[in-house]
Amino acid sequence: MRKEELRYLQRLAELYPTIGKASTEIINLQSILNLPKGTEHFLSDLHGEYEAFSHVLRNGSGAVRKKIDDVFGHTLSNSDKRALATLIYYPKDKIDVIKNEEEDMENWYKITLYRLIEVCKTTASKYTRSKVRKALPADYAYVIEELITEKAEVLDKEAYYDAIVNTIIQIGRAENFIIALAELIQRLVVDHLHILGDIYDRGPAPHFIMDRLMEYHSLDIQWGNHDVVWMGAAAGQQACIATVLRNSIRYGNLDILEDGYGINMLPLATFAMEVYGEDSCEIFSIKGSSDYNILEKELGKKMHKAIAVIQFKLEGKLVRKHREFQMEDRALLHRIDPKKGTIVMPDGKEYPLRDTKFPTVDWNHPYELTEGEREVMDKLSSAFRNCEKLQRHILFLLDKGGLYKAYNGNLLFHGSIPLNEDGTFREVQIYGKSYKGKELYDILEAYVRRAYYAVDKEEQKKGRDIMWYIWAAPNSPLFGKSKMSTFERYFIEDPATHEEKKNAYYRLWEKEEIVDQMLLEFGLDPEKGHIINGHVPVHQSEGESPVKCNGKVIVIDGGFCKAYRKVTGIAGYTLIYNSYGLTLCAHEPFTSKADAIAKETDIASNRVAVRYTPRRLLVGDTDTGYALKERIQELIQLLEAYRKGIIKEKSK
Ligand SMILES: O=P(O)(O)OC[C@H]1O[C@](O)(COP(=O)(O)O)[C@@H](O)[C@@H]1O
Ligand SMILES: [Mn+2]
Repeated sequence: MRKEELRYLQRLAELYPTIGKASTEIINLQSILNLPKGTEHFLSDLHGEYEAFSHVLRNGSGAVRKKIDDVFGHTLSNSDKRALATLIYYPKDKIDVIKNEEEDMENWYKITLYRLIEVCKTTASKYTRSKVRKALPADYAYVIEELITEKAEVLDKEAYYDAIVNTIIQIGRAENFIIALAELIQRLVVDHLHILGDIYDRGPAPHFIMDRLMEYHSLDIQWGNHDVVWMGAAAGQQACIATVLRNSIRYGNLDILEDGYGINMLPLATFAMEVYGEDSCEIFSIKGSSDYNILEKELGKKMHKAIAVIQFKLEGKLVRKHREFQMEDRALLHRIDPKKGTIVMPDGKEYPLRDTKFPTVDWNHPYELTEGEREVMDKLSSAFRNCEKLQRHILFLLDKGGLYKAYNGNLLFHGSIPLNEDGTFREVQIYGKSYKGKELYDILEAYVRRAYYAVDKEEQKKGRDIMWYIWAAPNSPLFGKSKMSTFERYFIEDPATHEEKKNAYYRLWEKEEIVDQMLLEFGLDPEKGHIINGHVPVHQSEGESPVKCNGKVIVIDGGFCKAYRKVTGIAGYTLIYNSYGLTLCAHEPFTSKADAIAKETDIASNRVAVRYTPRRLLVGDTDTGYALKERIQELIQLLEAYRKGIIKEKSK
């Protein structure tokens, strides 16, 4: 035996000091390998839609309802099943409704507790006792374990359960207990959650999504371009801050910053009034502002224009500071002819501008901020960097997230892998060195982390600037389009200038040899693996399918984002990967939580694609399973070492 091996076994022997302990562990691990694989749940492009997100999380994309069907089959009516499902999703709110309607609450508690216990038993049966135990709410851990474990020795099981249930009701704990059981079912139905990015922007409550994710039992996050621009803002990168603000103002979502994160908008509002007071700022209207009063609308437009101009200045400066970003075409202000009111675009074509008033632009130095603009940005930078709640959310993204994830044989990322037209990986220059494929992903992620953790100030700055690059660069795997035509969409009428051409990935994803090569690049088996991504809304209403390459690539951006529903025609795709295989669900729009509770409406979900595995998948087939098998091998070696007398047992 090699020295290192012996040293390793000696360390293992500290954990399993006897033949008995090592053997028990082998048996335990072996039995876990034979349990069914836990359910993975994939969501993407949530875009601040907290209510819809929260509902899909509660119903496990239909997994809760499926369990109810499995347990009760034809023995419960459809309406009873619906009522039970609603109770599991929203236990507290639903009980409040029932209390007003039901005459015999005691009877309702009894029936409901039995039903919930049955659903709980089935959901828990696929996990080890110890895993279930960890999921149990502390107050009721012991009783729930009693109720959901089959008792072979108890002769009159019914009487035994009856006694427990009656006591729960008599001591006035039924309501609490129902809530605990419902939450336990929600938790057990999904073992692990994947969020494929774009939690932030457009919708009203990304901060609530973040709070909810922070309490979720097991998850990973693949950052989306919209998340990275918020991360950049939180690190104080000013072009990112301006972008985050512009997006929030454009969608009438300043409350997220003001109330959600406590970031003061007064400096920007005052500045906008001072500079654009007389300007109608027509092209800077606010989406969804129908419930704004006239003053709010006017102020909103002025703030929108003020921050947009600041953004274009900061971006122009940034791309000139980093020529290697190769984004000179995003520096546009110097191309404006203020006298003619036109702009000559990088392709040489001249266009009239839809707004020609630029009171803060010095045409000799068009990218310099005025003193007023600088003051606003300095205050905002400090507000973003010192916002404790935002920093907490971003640290959580850093902790649970990354740019990609290889998980149980599948490759998960938000956007794309930059490819050349011939399908080879595109070489991309990052701060003077060339990277492609997985290495490109790795170096970009390393720079993001440096923005937060590097001690070297230069590296920190590079990290901050790279976040803006990840947000908007054509060669960024998270953006992956020829340009972000924000300026053009505000200022130029001609829609041809608005076009953002998607990179070759989005055409070549139908080609099996290219998809295989991408999976291999990330160390995955092309025979078994899938690529799962979000970012580009699937135009289902135009007949586009979320499933590419015969099911090897699955795109799950389907329109949680309300603003994009016109093109998607649905309200989001989600994916479930359980022991039977992969199921892709398309969801109908979610009206509201109030409706879901009062009318017991669920999000109607259609299974649009299913890929069954030839046999039921076990923990042994997963990444955890491989790790457990390795552990078992090591423990077997330890046993041998004990038996050969190479390592001494320690009985105490
Ligand atoms: O429609 P909006 O919110 O103004 O945003 C349009 C911009 O958003 C983007 O689509 C990026 O956002 P997504 O990552 O959600 O696609 C850009 O390509 C485009 O310029
Ligand atoms: Mn995106």
